[in-house]
Order: sequence, then structure tokens, then C-alpha cells
Amino acid sequence: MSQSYNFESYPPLFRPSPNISQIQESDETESSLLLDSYIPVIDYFKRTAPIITTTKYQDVSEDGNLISEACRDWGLFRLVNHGIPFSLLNQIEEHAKKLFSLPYETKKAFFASSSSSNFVSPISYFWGSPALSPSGAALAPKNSEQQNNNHTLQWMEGFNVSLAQLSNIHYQDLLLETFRCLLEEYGKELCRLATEIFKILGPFESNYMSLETGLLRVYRYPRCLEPERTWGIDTHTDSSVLSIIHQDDVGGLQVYKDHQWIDVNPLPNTLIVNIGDMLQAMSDDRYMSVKHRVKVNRHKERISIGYFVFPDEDTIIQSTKYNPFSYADFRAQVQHDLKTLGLKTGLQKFKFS
Ligand SMILES: O=C(O)CCC(=O)C(=O)O
Ligand SMILES: [Fe+2]
Repeated sequence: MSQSYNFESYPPLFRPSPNISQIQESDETESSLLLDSYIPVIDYFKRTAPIITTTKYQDVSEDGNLISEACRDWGLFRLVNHGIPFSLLNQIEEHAKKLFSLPYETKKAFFASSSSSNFVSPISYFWGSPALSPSGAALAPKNSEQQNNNHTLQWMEGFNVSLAQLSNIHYQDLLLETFRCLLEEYGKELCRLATEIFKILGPFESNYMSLETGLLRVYRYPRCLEPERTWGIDTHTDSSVLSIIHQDDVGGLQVYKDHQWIDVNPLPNTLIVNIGDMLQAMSDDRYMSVKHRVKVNRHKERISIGYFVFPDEDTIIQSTKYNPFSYADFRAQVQHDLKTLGLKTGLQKFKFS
């Protein structure tokens, strides 16, 4: 069943233009390829179990374990039995829905940092592009709120949450303060998971992943009248070491594998773990950062929560495949590419020629 629209809460570019008099409700159903049943599912309690024989993993190395095989084959896996209470995930989702349904102007104002009072909000609001400047400011089109003249516009809005700064402040508003506490708790859980997974995939230098850099992204992908012409998030790889995603039951995430796009259909109480570009480089391409994208939906909005963790920004990453670089170098390159080309070229720029 379709949800009702709440256009006031949408960034202006996401509202239908006045000359569309009627919202078309179509009956089309997406054909799902069912290939997602091949995506590796790891039980957290059996995470380091060696793979003996399965039809999916023919080429098992001697030190093979479930997680490293999945990261080598797919660059992504589903994690079940992760120990994060279902109720915590539900509550974050519920609070996020309430916040996203506030008027657009209120959301912008709620999370704005104030230079007069030196207040820097650890939570910022953004829309139209997942890319932010290093200071956390949104890169969404600034002067085009009434007109869609930006072909890179992506159909999403979100809250960007710096975990290192989240415990430094308390919001006066009860909804915001509860949201902050829930995110703080969730952040701790994800630090625990990321640390464990990083250890299993290593050994790596300890500075190659710095929990201090951890951030959460809480996304809403609003309903879209033309889902075939728009992406929630277009094809990309994550710049992180690791990314851990929780999605609601709407679906839309797709992963690229063996020349085809596969729906990562939602499974209850399951997290999705992605390899990012940094882990690809530090593992000498043993693990690959996986291409993925997010579709939008005509009938339902979608909520997802991503955790992203990066290397210490000045640590030099040594690799047999890439020129030595720091995460700060990589991020500067990405910002430059986004500004000049409108897309991220990523690790390619650092590869030994
Ligand atoms: O919303 C999702 O499922 C994925 C988000 C994502 O790919 C990202 O933030 O990099
Ligand atoms: Fe991503």
C-alpha cells in the first residue's frame, strides 16, 4: 500500500511541480532476480569458522574463514546474530522517520551549527548528494531549490553524525536528545563489530582503521514519481575501510557482481557489511570495494542507517598496488574529482602505472 505524501518535509526539488495535477499510481511490480540468495550470509558467532566445502566457495585458501572469503568473492556480506538489539534498530528508525517528516526548513534549522554561539552540531542535515565537504557541510545544489538543473541530484536526504562528537552535547528538544542517545548506543555497537571484522580480515597496521573517524549516516529516500529516471544514490564504491548498513523492509540497494546488478533484498535483523576503497588498497586488492547503488521507490520511502569508518587521516597507506597515500590525500582527490568531473574516480588515481 502506498504511503501518503508529506511534501512539506521534502527538499523543494523533490516536490512534484504544480503542473503535475495528479500523482500517478502505477501497479508495476519490480521483477527481482532472486540472485540475492547467493549473497554470503555470515553468522557472527561462527564468523571465524573455516570453510570446508560449499558450492559457492570453490577456491578456499588455507587460512580461509567465512568473512575473508566473502570479502574476497563479493566485497560484501550479510551479518546475522550480530548482537545488536532489534529494539535499538527499530527505535532509531522510528525516531528518524519522525525527524524526516518535519518541515524541510525545520530540519535545516535544527541541525545548523551557529557561529555566534560556537555551537557545532555533531548531527548535520544534508540532501541531494551523499558527498559532504570535509567540514561536514552539504554539497547539495545551493541556488537551485526551485529548479532541477543539476543532473547529479540524488533522491535522498540524511543526517550525518560524527560519533566522536556525539557525546559532547545534549539537545534541549526531547525528540532530538533521544535520537542522539540512541545513535550513541548504536555507534558503540558498530565500533565493536567493525573492530572485530577488521581484526579477522587483517593483520593490518592499527592506524589503518581509526574508530575516532566513525560516522553514521541516517538516510531517507523519499517517494519519487519518476523512479526510473532518478537514483537514490548512484553507482559508487565507499571511500571507507568498512561500511555497515542497516536497511528497512522497503528494499532498493543493489550490488554489482559478475557484470550484473543484484538486489540486496532486506532481511529482518540483518546488517550488510561492505568493503571500502581504503581496505581494498591496504589489502593489496585482495578484498575489493564493491560497486553498489540505491534505487528509489514510487510507493514507499526508505530509511537506512550506514556506519562508515576510515583510516587515521595522516597515516600513510603502503600497498604493493598503489603509490603511498594517506586518507587525507584520497579525500582531497575525491573532492577535487567531484568538483571538476562530477564523479569520483577513486583508487584508480593512486594505482601504480
Ligand atoms: O542506503 C543504503 O542502503 C546504502 C547507502 C550507501 O551506499 C552509502 O551511503 O554509501
Ligand atoms: Fe555506499
